[in-house]
Amino acid sequence: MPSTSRVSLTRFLIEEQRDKGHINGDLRLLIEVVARACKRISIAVGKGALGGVLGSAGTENVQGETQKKLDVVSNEILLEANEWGGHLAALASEEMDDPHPIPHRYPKGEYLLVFDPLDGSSNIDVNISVGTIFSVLRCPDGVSEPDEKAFLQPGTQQVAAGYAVYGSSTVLVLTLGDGVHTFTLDREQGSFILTGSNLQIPADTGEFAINMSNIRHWEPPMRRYIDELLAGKTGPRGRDFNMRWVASMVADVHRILTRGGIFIYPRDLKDPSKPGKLRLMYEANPMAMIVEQAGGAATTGRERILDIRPDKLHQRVPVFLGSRNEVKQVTAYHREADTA
Ligand SMILES: O=P(O)(O)OC[C@H]1O[C@](O)(COP(=O)(O)O)[C@@H](O)[C@@H]1O
Repeated sequence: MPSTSRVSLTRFLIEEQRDKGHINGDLRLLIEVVARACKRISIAVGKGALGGVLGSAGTENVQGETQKKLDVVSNEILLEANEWGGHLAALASEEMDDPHPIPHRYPKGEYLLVFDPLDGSSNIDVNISVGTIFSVLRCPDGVSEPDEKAFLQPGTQQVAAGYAVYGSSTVLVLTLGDGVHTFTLDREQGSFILTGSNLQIPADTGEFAINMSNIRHWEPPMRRYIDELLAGKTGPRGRDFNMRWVASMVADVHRILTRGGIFIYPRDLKDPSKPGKLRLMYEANPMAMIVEQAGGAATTGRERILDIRPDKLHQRVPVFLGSRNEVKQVTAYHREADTA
């Protein structure tokens, strides 16, 4: 591992490929192109009202959500940056119903890229951190025109995952399946510089993140877990817990990667047809890979997220991730309730 003094993302990836051989030239190029796209999105986000990018685009995505202008702009930046490079067989996005084929005028590659171009959309207009989340899979052998089915691989099949968080600084977090590393955008130089290697999430924590306003819709084991945290020192957990909720998954997960915590978006009975709010392929899976690579855990409350065999590109799942002893505790409560 190179020393952390001013190691650019480019150098980091070249040395990962040369010294460890667990990534090839195409994957290295793919990560570089995604990082460049995140840099362009960071600039667009940073312009705010001056860039005319705030507010609604007046259109809806496949989830039935109103698209923000920056959702559309970020999606276009990622498509345009990635479709001509020759390292992808197809792309898929939260903002597009179906996978995006590589135009025939461009060569195809061996990877599939699936992403949430702008996570935390509800925070764009109020200047709170948002981000981009991405996951890289291999295109199944023999598949020349990848359709939705080609993407439906368990999270364990990811060869890389990452996110960029556009906050006071822009930080890219990356795993290639061998630890989690952070890169901070040097705005003057225009390049991502390695600022953290092999991050580890503490196994225990005193901090939880959940949208408490949904409490009346939670299942009993979920209520039990949160009631015990809120009971603090005098309760069964015997210590106090603090709460945080940014409502941008990237920002909440980045805090957990930095100092521990548990992030929860459970199944709620508000709409029993929806097993959760967050999407498996481009929110839960990449974040679960990052968290597990940093020594944490990630479940649906019942099963390991990375073991789920997807059946739809935009399927939703409950998400419990972060400090592994807390994730274990709340998962145990759900399994206990299911067998009671
Ligand atoms: O509005 P709520 O219920 O607090 O949900 C917030 C969650 O929804 C999300 O904003 C969903 O993501 P998108 O913004 O990409 O649709 C997450 O980032 C966040 O954790």
